[in-house]
Amino acid sequence: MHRLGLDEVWLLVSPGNPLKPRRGMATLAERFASCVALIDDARLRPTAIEARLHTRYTIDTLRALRRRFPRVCFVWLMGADSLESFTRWRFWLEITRTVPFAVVPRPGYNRQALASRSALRLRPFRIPLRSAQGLACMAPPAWVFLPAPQKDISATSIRNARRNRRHRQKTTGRQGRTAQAAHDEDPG
Ligand SMILES: Nc1ncnc2c1ncn2[C@@H]1O[C@H](COP(=O)(O)OP(=O)(O)OP(=O)(O)O)[C@@H](O)[C@H]1O
Ligand SMILES: O=C(O)c1ccc[n+]([C@@H]2O[C@H](COP(=O)([O-])O)[C@@H](O)[C@H]2O)c1
Repeated sequence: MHRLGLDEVWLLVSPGNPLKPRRGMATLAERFASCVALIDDARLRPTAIEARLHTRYTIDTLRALRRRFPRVCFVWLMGADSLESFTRWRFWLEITRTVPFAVVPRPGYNRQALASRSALRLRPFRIPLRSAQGLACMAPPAWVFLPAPQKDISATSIRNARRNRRHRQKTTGRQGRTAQAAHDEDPG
């Protein structure tokens, strides 16, 4: 937020990424509540606006946001993994012509992302870090790669950890009941 000179960051809790299976995914309400619980800065705003706008694809969300907030200068924020897969997004070039965007690094993806087809195609529009403060006001296409501290976490690993914890709790619960049953049969 500071380095891009943004007033706020909206955390879009997605009704469902079009490229991802829904299996194992918490409900929108649960994911929204998790997001709210993480926030300790009023300028970070969790929003489920894609559900209200009935948009699923980013291009539709951005067009709708621009219609609804014509005076706001939006910047699309995404991780390096998204830059790498960007060419698979619906109308990805149109996205880059709709709003400027910034890419934050993610362990294991940065080199491939910067060498990806999308990065090469968009190379003429990449701005230097020293101009990042002005990105929001630039005419798209314009983008920046923002060096930042990196964290090797993913939604998939969080989902897996949660599933394993639940599995362990269930197994422990079953073992507890088995011991109780044995005690009931032979209390002595
Ligand atoms: N560890 C991370 N570092 C940088 N960016 C991230 C990181 N995790 C997620 N992002 C970015 O946050 C946005 C939302 O990602 P999402 O919530 O789908 O998490 P994910 O870990 O990519 O999901 P999954 O593991 O299911 O593929 C994307 O733009 C993604 O690039
Ligand atoms: O519009 C698309 O085609 C598209 C394809 C993949 C991802 N997105 C959006 O990118 C955001 C993060 O996606 P992901 O892959 O990290 O879950 C989320 O808002 C998705 O809806 C959008």
